[in-house]
Amino acid sequence: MDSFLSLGLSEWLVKQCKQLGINKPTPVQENCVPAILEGRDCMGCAKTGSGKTAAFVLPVLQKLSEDPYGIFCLVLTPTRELAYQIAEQFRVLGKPLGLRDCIIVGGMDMVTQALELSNQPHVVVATPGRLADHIRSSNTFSMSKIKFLILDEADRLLEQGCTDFTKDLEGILEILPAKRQTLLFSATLTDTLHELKNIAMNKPFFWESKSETRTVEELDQRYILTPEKVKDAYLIHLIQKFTDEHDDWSLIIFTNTCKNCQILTMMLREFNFPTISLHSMMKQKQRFANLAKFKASVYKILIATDVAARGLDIPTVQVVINHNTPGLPKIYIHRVGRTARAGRNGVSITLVTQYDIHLVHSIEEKIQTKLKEYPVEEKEVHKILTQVNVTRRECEIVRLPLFFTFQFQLKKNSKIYLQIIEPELTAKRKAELEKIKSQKKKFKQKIQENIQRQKHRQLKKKLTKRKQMKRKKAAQETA
Ligand SMILES: Nc1ncnc2c1ncn2[C@@H]1O[C@H](COP(=O)(O)OP(=O)(O)OP(=O)(O)O)[C@@H](O)[C@H]1O
Repeated sequence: MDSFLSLGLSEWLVKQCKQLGINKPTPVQENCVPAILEGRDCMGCAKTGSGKTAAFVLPVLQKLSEDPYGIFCLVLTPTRELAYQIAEQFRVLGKPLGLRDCIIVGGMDMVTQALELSNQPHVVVATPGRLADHIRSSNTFSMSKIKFLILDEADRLLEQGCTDFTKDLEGILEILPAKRQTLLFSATLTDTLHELKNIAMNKPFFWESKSETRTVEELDQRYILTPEKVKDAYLIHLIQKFTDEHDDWSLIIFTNTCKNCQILTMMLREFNFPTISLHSMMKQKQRFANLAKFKASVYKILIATDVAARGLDIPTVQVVINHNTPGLPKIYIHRVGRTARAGRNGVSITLVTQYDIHLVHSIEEKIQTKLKEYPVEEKEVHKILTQVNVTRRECEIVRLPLFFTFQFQLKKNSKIYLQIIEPELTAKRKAELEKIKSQKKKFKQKIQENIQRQKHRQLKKKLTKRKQMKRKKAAQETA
């Protein structure tokens, strides 16, 4: 089967696909679209960048065109940025239908959202927390007639990680009709299969891409073994190398905390790399603005926490660097999946310290692929080591606290501020500042002493010269 028409989609939809360069169905689309059109629940597990979004958007649009009403479909997704991306796919592919969509995510104005919900959009794309808030606080919309519930990144929505969606999901499921189609998609669906089967109720069609590996062949997966203290120098070296060699490449660097994300961004900017960040402590508008600038290649380097690990589809991303080795193989799979999408090539490099070797082993076991060592010229890294470490220290103790106080208008003793800066860092900062001050003082003293000594020497020289001249003159006179 090599055309969308033969999957049961209408001509207008196939035409829309063509306009987006979507000509031939990918395996996940080829298998899931007919099952969804038949009215079955569906669970689709396919590698990152393999077109899972269109695999659910297309059949929903087909069904919507046959019987258009609002609210027809609800899509839930774990991150706000992903919600906008999915809504965009619905909007572009559903343009001939005059599709009305509505995005319900945290960090944006609730009143505007409530108004949009009450206008009965065809499709609602939401993050669970904010939608649950709307369900609790307003009765101006109804989801009792929805035909489709879609859980994108379904395993993330159902796992009890640092953001636990399960309570909000329960609240949402309560207001949805039992008679509906439920569609679940993710690149790592099988890990939470049991919980997912409880949500998809009428004997779901289950499809998983048959492949021994969990990552795509086009991805060149590398690692660099580095002591913790030299990690940043390797990072700077890598970025320098990639930006020197390929001026059209974009890079995503993943790190584990918002604080680290901010420090690395400041550090890279000190080295004049066009860098922008994305993490959950930023204001939502800033998050969207930064992502838009990165997508438009205004900034070529994005430093992000795992808030950007799933789903984001940015074709220019050629390199993913893991500044920390992910603790879970599935996080690794999603992070490196931000490159080598839709058949394109890409490189991922994971910085591995002596403490992370066991994590690499479990990643390799899960993805059924051995990471290869990335060759680095150690000499080049050592050349920049001191400069990199001094810059990081400066960012940590001076720039970061300033950034959080001014950018977020946090009071210096507020809980959130202390959470970011950490008490021991505040003490460390004080001690370091004292040290720098006294070093500066000593340095100044030394310079002063040197100048004095030099002046003294010059004066002495002058005096001796004068004495010699006098003596010479006296000698001439007596002669
Ligand atoms: N049939 C197709 N032919 C060519 N390109 C396609 C096809 N279907 C989707 N694409 C494109 O492939 C890219 C990746 O698709 P998508 O974002 O849906 O991947 P995904 O499987 O959801 O990945 P992830 O697991 O990372 O979320 C998108 O840019 C999309 O437009």
